[in-house]
Amino acid sequence: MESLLAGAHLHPAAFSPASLSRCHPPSVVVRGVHHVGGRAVRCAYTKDAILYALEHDEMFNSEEVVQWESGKTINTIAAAQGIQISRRCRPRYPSEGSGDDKAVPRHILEQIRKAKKPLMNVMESSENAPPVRDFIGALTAAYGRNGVPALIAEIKKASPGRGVLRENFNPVEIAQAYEANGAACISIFTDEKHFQGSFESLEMIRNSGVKCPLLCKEFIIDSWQIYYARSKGADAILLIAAVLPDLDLKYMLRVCKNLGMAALIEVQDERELDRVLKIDGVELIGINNLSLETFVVDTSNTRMLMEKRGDTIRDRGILVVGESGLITPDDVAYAHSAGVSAILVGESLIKAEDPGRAIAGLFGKELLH
Ligand SMILES: O=P(O)(O)OC[C@@H](O)[C@@H](O)c1c[nH]c2ccccc12
Repeated sequence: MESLLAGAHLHPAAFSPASLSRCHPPSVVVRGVHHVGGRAVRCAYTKDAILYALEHDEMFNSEEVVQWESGKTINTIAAAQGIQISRRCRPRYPSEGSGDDKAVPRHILEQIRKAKKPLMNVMESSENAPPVRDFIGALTAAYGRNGVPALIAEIKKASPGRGVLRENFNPVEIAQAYEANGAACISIFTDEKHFQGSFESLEMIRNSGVKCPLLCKEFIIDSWQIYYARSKGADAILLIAAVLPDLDLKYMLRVCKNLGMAALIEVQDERELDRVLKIDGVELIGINNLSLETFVVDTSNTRMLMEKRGDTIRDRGILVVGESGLITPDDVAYAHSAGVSAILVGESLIKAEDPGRAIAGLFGKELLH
């Protein structure tokens, strides 16, 4: 008997915005029997996914529906994909219940809390934002101009592992200095709690006349954050495979494409890289030399993963960004020889007396821009 879910297609007739608007917050799964094209289909989707499908009449892969339809929780699905970092803090002891006051974060990324604005409001704001710029195109052009990996120069005041990196911190001045010294793109931490970043910095840099495309460095766990980043002028966002299960990566990648934004999908190990390589439409992968578990940096991580999957990556035309721990021209040459076309560098630049001039020190030469 053909599965009820085969080729499940969420059709606008299946859901009405009115019924959804009375629904739970976006993160709650809407479960039940829905009538699609006259057939009863049992499925479970997040409200966001349904809203997106309503707008775009998207076909949902029936395998993904089975994943949800099996009634597994998002954390169960995540654990099956090797994801250790929970999207929500888990209770210290099950007996204590799962109220937020009882939850005990086991990792800084589990402490990411987002103030919620209604999704519809944020979606509308994103439509009125400054036009999106070509993040991947800027990286490719810079690589062609200089013959070395394009630079994504990062703006962060502090980090969990290192504390405050720069006391005299003016994000707009730093961004202008990065751009004047050859950065192809700029990464801006917007997470406040652990990196002392802000969306105000992102917005000020975007409105300052800086032309480099901007990466919003936020820990994305919900698609409304993507719309919110766009509404503040971001041209690209970071999706961390260590936090997001495959279904979320696919969905959020689709949201980015719909907004014209680039998605830098970040991996740390072979298992995450293999998961990401199974996803259609991936154009940009970041290999992080920094372990999000131990905060230890190992620059050979990029080389090791490129040796294992470089052929597949090149066949797919995916652009790879080497991330973290890059300080000297030798580090840049090592990353370049591993096969990356871009690098993401923060600490060694932001700590310098003149972050802009530090770029020539990093590459051992002036960059054309
Ligand atoms: O400051 P560094 O070592 O040059 O690293 C920059 C960037 O790669 C790093 O900030 C980063 C990339 N992805 C992350 C995820 C979480 C925390 C930090 C990061």
